[in-house]
Amino acid sequence: MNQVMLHAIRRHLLIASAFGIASNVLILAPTIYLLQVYDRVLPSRSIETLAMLVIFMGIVLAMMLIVDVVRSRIFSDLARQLGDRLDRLALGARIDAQARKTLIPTLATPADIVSLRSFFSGSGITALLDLPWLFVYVGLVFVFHWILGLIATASAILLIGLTVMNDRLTKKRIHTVSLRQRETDQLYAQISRNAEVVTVMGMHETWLSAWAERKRVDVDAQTSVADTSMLNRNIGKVARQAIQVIMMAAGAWLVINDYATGGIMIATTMLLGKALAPVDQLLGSWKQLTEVRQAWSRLDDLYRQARATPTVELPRPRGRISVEALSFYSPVAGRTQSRALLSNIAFALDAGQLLVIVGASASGKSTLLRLLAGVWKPNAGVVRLDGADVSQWSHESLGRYLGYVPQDVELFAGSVAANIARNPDASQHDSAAIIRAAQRAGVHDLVLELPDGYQTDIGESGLTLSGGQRQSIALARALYGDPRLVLLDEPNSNLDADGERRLNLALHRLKSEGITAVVVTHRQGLLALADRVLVMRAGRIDCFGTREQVQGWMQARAKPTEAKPRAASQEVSKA
Ligand SMILES: Nc1ncnc2c1ncn2[C@@H]1O[C@H](COP(=O)(O)OP(=O)(O)OP(=O)(O)O)[C@@H](O)[C@H]1O
Repeated sequence: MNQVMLHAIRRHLLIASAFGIASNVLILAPTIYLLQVYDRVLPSRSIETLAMLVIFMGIVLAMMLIVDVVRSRIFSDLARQLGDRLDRLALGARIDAQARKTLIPTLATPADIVSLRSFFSGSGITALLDLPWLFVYVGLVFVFHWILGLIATASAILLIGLTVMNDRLTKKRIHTVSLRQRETDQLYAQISRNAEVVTVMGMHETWLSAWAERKRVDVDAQTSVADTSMLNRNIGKVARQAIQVIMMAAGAWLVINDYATGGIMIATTMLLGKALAPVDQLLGSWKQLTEVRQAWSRLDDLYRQARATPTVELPRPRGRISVEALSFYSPVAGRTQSRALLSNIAFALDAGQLLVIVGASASGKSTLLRLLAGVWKPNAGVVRLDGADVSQWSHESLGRYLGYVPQDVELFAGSVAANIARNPDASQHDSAAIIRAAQRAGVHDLVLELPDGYQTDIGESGLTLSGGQRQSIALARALYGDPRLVLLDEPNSNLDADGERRLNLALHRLKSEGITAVVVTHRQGLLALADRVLVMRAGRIDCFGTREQVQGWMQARAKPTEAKPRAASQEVSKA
């Protein structure tokens, strides 16, 4: 087991282990009781001793109940606490990975947390912690008679061997099955997401067949692993019965030859039964245990990363941007195999300036915006906000000063107000701030026209809104609070002429409020507002400067006889 999470739960484990000692000592009482009844009460016919023993057992059983209840409460408390923490970490890591658009097949999922929770709140954990007691019980059998001790040792080795063999046979396959299961779940989500296209273009049957085939292969693989586990479990069950038979026979032989009493014969058989119970139980739930071990290792990685998260609090920025020698490689493949999506990008913006980025499709405009937002980390170079590398900010604090409208706008299910306020909890909404953001974005009237105004429920991902309405609300969300830097990726792609006018006004307002803005666009209309224009070409800056400089350069390029203008980097130094 890895160390980080184990360290976090050590207090619970220590207390539970102390109760485990009590439980395992108390569980010896029925054996002692049996021994006494057989070897003392029956030969002496003493009802008094029997009564004493029954009272003793009554007290012990009551204590056993208390100890076992407390022990399982400790574990259920541990399952709750650990689960709560991991739920947050897992969603946080998923958000990070999705935002960076990187595929991490080994990332922990909610299913991992469910399996860890059910392990800690079920009987698996107690069986695991009781396992070392096997050696104590086998040692006790030796105290009664060495022959019985040897049989007990051989039995323990046999069952543990069976467990190890089961692990060897199934571990890899369980891992593969669980990875495939994740991919199948992703396919399911992908088909659901594309429901409209699938329906309209008649791809129903194609995807249903692809899905059914995948599912069939998954189920076959799962069944095969389950069959192997079940076979081993059944062998284990029969082996345990056979061990009891052999133990009893050996005990009887010892009794016949006067080497032991009848009490010893039954007590040792009972003791061995208890000693092997956890092994039997673990063998029976080995598939679950393997899944828990794999979930544990993924969750432990989350724990480790969470401890490394930076928490530096920087003062409110003014919005000055400087980008220095920025290069970025595809986040999917490793740097060595992948091409550069951005190369040697450098420019600077003063606080309150408006930069418009233009360029052909796939030239790297959105990629640059993501690097400015700090979602993707550059492979070389740095993006500075007021002189500080954006990666020095935690997303939590940077987010307070950052507004972002992505190219594909996604809204949350809930009210317009909740979306603008960036918070699903209505009790924390500041109406004045929500209206201020909507007014800043010029969408206040548009929201009032919706059926329930700011309280309109926009449905799953804002599906009840038009593309233009979604973009308008996303703009208001970006301008909520106290943004110092606003990044807009084609915020006008779905807007009509009115919408575009509103956007122009909003950008004017940002300039007058001294808020820095970077806008990616394919439309020329926004250029009129730009303090700086950046033209991207194949991941590089083709040209950067004031609107007039860039327009002059464009015109010059259109006339091949004229002298070639200054390179972008020279413009940067001027800017
Ligand atoms: N998550 C990703 N992983 C790998 N490559 C990516 C990823 N996202 C984008 N790219 C690649 O980066 C390059 C630049 O894409 P980007 O989205 O930045 O272009 P763009 O200029 O914004 O294009 P458009 O105007 O069409 O939106 C493209 O070649 C694209 O294939």
